[in-house]
Amino acid sequence: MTDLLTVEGLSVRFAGLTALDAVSFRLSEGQVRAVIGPNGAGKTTLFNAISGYVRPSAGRVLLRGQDVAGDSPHAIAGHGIRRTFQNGGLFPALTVLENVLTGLTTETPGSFLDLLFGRRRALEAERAAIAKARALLELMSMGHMADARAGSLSGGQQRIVEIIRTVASEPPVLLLDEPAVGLSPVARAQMMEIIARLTGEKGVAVLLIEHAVELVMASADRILVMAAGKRIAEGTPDEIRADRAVLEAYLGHA
Ligand SMILES: Nc1ncnc2c1ncn2[C@@H]1O[C@H](COP(=O)(O)OP(=O)(O)OP(=O)(O)O)[C@@H](O)[C@H]1O
Repeated sequence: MTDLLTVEGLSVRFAGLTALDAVSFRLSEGQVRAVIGPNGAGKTTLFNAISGYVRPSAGRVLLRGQDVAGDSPHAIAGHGIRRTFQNGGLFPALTVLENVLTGLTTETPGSFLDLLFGRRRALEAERAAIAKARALLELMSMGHMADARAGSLSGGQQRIVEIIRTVASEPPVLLLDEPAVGLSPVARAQMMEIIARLTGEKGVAVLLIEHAVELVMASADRILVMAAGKRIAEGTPDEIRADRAVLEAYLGHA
C-alpha cells in the first residue's frame, strides 16, 4: 500500500509547553488510523498541526512526498487533507443538499473557449455537482433528508452531513475529530458504516480522534496512542489492547 500521509517528528510548542513532541506515523490509502489518549494528550494539537491551524515548531507533514507543514489551512485543504471539527459549522438555514454543495468546488474556466462557453459550462458543472451531492447523500443513507434544513436535524445527523460535505470534494486524506461524540448507538453504527465505505469503496485514508473505544477497536486498522504530547504506543487494535504502557496511561499508575 502506498503511504499517502507521512508525519515525521512533528512538534508544537506553546509558550514553554510542548503540546506535541516529535510524533511520527504513516497513513496509507484506504487505511483508518485512530489517535487515542487521555485529555491533554495532544490529539487536537496533532490535527491542528497537520491541517495548518497551528504552526509546527519542528517536523514534516508529507502528502504523497510533498511537505505541507506550515502551509495555511486553505492551502492544506487544497492539497487534499480535509478535516471536520468537533462542533463543525453547517449552515443551519440551508438545506442538507445545499450544505453538501458548499463542499464541492467548481473549477474556474481557463481557456478562450471556456470563456465563450463559460455560462453553459457553469450550468453543467452545477448540475453535475447537484447529482454528485445527491449520490453521496444516498450512499450514506441520507438521501431522504436532502431537502430538510440542516438546522432541523439531530446532532448526529448534522455530524454525518458535515462528513459528507467534507468528503464531497474527494480528499485523499480525511481527519475526523470525534465523529461519534454524542451519537446514539444506532447513529454510531451508521457512522462506522460510513467510515468503512469511505475507506473501502473510495480509498480515503482516515485519521480519527475518538473516545468511543468500541468504535476505535472496530474501525481502526492501526492505533496511535498519545500521552503528554508523546507517542507512547502504536499498533493494531489487538496489540494496543495488550499494551502495558497504554493501560498505565489510562489508569494513571506505573
Ligand atoms: N492554543 C494553545 N495555547 C496553549 N496551550 C495549548 C493550546 N492548545 C492546546 N494547548 C495545550 O496543549 C496540550 C494538548 O492539548 P490538546 O487539546 O491537543 O489535547 P487533546 O489530546 O486533544 O485533549 P482532549 O482529549 O481534552 O481534547 C494541553 O496541555 C493544552 O492545554
